[in-house]
Amino acid sequence: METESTASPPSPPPPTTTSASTEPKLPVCILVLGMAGSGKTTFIQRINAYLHGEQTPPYIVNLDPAVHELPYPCNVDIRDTVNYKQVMKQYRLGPNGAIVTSLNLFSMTIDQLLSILNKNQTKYNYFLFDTPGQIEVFTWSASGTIITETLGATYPTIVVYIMDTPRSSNPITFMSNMLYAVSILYKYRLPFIIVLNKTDIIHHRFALEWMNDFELFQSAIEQEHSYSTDLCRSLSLVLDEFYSNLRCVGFSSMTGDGCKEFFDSINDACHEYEHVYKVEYNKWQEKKLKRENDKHEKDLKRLKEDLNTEQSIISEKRIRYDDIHNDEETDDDDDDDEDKDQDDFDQEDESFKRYLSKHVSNTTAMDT
Ligand SMILES: Nc1nc2c(ncn2[C@@H]2O[C@H](COP(=O)(O)OP(=O)(O)OP(=O)(O)O)[C@@H](O)[C@H]2O)c(=O)[nH]1
Repeated sequence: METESTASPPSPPPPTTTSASTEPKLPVCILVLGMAGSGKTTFIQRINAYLHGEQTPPYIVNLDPAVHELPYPCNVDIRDTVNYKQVMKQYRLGPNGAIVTSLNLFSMTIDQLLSILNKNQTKYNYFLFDTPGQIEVFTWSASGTIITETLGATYPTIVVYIMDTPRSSNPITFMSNMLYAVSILYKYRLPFIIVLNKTDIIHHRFALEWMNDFELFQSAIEQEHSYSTDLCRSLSLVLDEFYSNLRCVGFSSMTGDGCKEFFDSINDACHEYEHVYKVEYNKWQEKKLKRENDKHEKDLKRLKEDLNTEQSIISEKRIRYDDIHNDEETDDDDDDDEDKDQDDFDQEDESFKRYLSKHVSNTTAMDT
C-alpha cells in the first residue's frame, strides 16, 4: 500500500506542542472534498508547495483510484492497492461503480493505513487526503465513512470543502453547493472549512456578502428568473444558521493567495476538534462502552439464570430417576420372594406325593 519512495524525505518538523500541555501535538488530517473540477488536486499541490516552503512537508494520501496523473509526490496511493480498470473488468462495472468498489476494497485495509500513519506521526505535522472527483462516491459511501471516522477517532481531522468560486457566482449554483456542504458537515460533524477556490478569476467577496447579508442574497436570487427561485429563497433562510458558524477562506490554487489564512483557519478548526468534537466523541465512546458492559452483564445474568434452571431440572430428573429405580428394585425383591414360596410349595407337594405312593404300595402289600 505504501509508496514512500515517490515522496521526498521530510526534513524533521519543528517540535510542536499543544499550548496547554508539553505532549507532542498529533498531525492534523486534512480531508479535501469538493465537486468535480473544483480544484482539489491543484489545491493539494499548492498546499504541499507552501508547507515545503515552511519546512514542514506534509504526508500525502491519494484516495482517488481513477486519477491519471498526480502533480505532487504522494506517500500512499490507493492505485498501488487497487487497480481501478481491473475492478471495472472483473466486476463488470461502470466508471463510478468501479470507483466505489475500489474505495470499498481499500477501506478494508484501513488498519494498515492507520499503522503507516501512526509510524509517521512524529515526522509530520499534516496528513493530506485527496478524494475522488465524484464527491458523492466518497461522502455517501460506507468506505468514505469508515475512512473519515477512523481518522477522526485517532487524529485531529478537518474536512475541507473546495468550492469553485467562479461557478458559484450564480446564486442558484451557490445555494446548491452550500446545501451539499451542509449535508457533509452534518454527516461527519467534524470541523469544517469552506475554501472558495480560484479567487484569481473572481474575488470571493460576493460570496461572503451573500452569507452575511440575507437581503443581498435575496435580491441576487430575484434577478434569476428560474422556476427554483422560490425554493432558493426559502432554503436561504435555513442556511442562515449554518453560515453563522462557518469558516470560509478565499484561496487561489494558481497563485497561492490565501495560504496563510487557510492555515489560521486550520488552527482554529483544530481547537474546535479538541474542545467540541473530541469531547463529544469521548462521551459517545463512554456511552457505547457502558452500553456494551450493560449488555455483557445482562447476558451473564441470563446465562447464570439459565444454568440454575437447568441445574434444578437435572436434579429433579435425578430424583425422579432414583425413585423409579428404587421402585424397580423393590418389585424385583417381591418377585424373588414369590419364586422362593413357589419352590417351597413345589417341594412340599413332591414329598407329599412320594409319601402317598409309598403308603398306597404298603397297604396293597398287606392286603395280598
Ligand atoms: N484559475 C484557476 N484555475 C484553477 C485553480 N484551481 C484549479 N484550477 C483549474 O481547475 C481545473 C480542475 O482542477 P483539478 O485540481 O484537477 O480539480 P479536481 O477537483 O481535483 O478535479 P477532479 O479530481 O477531476 O474532480 C484545472 O484545469 C486546474 O488548472 C485556481 O485556483 N485558479
